[in-house]
Amino acid sequence: MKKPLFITFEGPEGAGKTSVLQALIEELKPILGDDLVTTREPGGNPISEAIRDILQPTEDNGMDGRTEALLYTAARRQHLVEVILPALEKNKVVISDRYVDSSLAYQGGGRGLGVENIWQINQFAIDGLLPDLTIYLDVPSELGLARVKANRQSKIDRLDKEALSFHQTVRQTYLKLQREFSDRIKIIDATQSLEKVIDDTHALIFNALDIPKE
Ligand SMILES: Nc1ncnc2c1ncn2[C@@H]1O[C@H](COP(=O)(O)OP(=O)(O)OP(=O)(O)O)[C@@H](O)[C@H]1O
Ligand SMILES: Cc1cn([C@H]2C[C@H](O)[C@@H](COP(=O)(O)O)O2)c(=O)[nH]c1=O
Repeated sequence: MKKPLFITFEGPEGAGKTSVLQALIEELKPILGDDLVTTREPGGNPISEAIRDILQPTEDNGMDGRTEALLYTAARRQHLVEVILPALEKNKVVISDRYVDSSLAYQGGGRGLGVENIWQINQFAIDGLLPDLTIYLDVPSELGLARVKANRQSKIDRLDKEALSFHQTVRQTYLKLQREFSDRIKIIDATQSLEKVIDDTHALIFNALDIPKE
């Protein structure tokens, strides 16, 4: 099995990251045991979870776009030094729900701050550490938001409530990044049934980890 490996999951709202990750963890845990570390952004440690609370209240809190970009980046830095790097150094497989591509798509694209600007501030934070593999679950914004609204009424946050055009720009930016970095970012059609999305993700991850088919 190839290790260590840093894998990230990306996608617009309602793409199914949480559901797919849950299924994948159930499959991987018996194989990898303690060698599997699953985490999320923003979050994954107390400081970054505290930043998450500031970033994701349910109502608009008047946060400036650049402040938002810097806070996501600061949370990422702490996550990197406290969780991701120590795990990779111990030869563990790290799977993170979101990482730097989220900032490029949401703040660079959706917020209109520019992908290059967001890349610059993130360079300082991530110090060159990019994932080995990124699974991008692609879903049209209307469908993703409808899923979120139908299923997660209690947890709809500030960003979920942005205009449809914001979410459409986030998706278009992800698609552009995927085309540009197609060796690293693999796209999965998340309009398919959840079972098919899980199967497609399973194939990519098991191949990356070099786990033989049963
Ligand atoms: N392929 C799918 N087909 C139908 N429903 C789906 C599919 N994937 C996810 N869902 C449903 O959509 C809702 C949102 O899914 P989930 O929470 O996994 O998405 P997410 O990408 O983690 O969302 P967010 O990033 O906005 O939190 C859930 O109720 C889930 O059951
Ligand atoms: C890391 C990161 C996240 N976001 C946004 C994207 C989502 O709206 C939330 C995270 O919620 P999830 O249910 O855990 O997916 O935060 C962002 O705008 N920029 C980022 O860098």
